[in-house]
Amino acid sequence: MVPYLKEAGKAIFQDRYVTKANELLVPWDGKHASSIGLIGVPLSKSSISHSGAAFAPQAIRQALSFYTTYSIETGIDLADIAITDYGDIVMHPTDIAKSQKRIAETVGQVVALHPESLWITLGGDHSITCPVVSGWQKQKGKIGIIQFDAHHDLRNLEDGGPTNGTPFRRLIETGVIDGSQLVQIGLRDFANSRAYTEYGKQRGVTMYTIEEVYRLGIETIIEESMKTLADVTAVYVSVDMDVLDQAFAPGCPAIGPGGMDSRTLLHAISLLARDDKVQAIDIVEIDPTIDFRQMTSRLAAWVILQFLKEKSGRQPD
Ligand SMILES: N=CN[C@@H](CCC(=O)O)C(=O)O
Ligand SMILES: [Mn+2]
Ligand SMILES: [Mn+2]
Repeated sequence: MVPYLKEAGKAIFQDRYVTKANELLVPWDGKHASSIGLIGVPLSKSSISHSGAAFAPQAIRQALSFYTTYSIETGIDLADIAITDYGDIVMHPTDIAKSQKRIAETVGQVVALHPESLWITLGGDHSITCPVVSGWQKQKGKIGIIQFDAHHDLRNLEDGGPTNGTPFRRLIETGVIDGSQLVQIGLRDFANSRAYTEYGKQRGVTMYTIEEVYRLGIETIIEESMKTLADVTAVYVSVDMDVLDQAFAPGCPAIGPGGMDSRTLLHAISLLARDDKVQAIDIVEIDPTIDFRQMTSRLAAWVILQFLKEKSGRQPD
């Protein structure tokens, strides 16, 4: 026995009174599952801009280690919560359509095994939301989606097919949702086209620009959004990290100024997660290869913790 030798990468400082958030992840054993599931979807070949978002699931998991499990704001500690980590879906090396089919099938299968679980999906580029929602929706009936994004992602399918610019158009046109079941929050100037704003309006999509977020306040917008989705049975939240200003999320392919600040996004996630109808969340569009000091992955990890803090069922002190 050589007492000061440890497995490679494990010789790190440990404080006996601290639990790190990555310790909440428990690999799925194929049988048992907690009430919270996490799955990685490493697909970014479908991105219309150069993207290494396929590396994001691991980067976000790793970024959980930057956080403790204790919320000083509420007194809630998540230390005894288990997140079942289902691992990553194996992508086809070249065939995007095949990869997306695998995503819908795999999500459908795991959600069918544990339909009551809350689901956290780590993308990948935004194209993954279409197959993930398609798989998840099968167990849920009439669903609503709240999308945080600078972009509509309602592009036509003729020009590029199932890219990160088309997931919500595909969900509407394949009948998984009606446009009235989609709320978009954080849309920005000079990042969209009139044709897609018009398409969204015709289909009954509810849209909030970033100016409206700051004029009306995020609390009003979340309240209105949940009222808009009053007749759905479950709500899926899709967080495209490029909704954030480039100062807060440098690791997105489509960064830009004039976006949301991180506290507003975190507050929005808290407000949403308090509602029992909100049962799934994805985080997409982080490319760790262009991130700066893991800033964007760190924020994604906090989004997960913010979601869990509200879903823990614990009461604040
Ligand atoms: N989900 C992102 N969609 C944006 C940005 C795409 C990109 O540049 O990769 C869009 O379609 O414009
Ligand atoms: Mn976007
Ligand atoms: Mn998007």
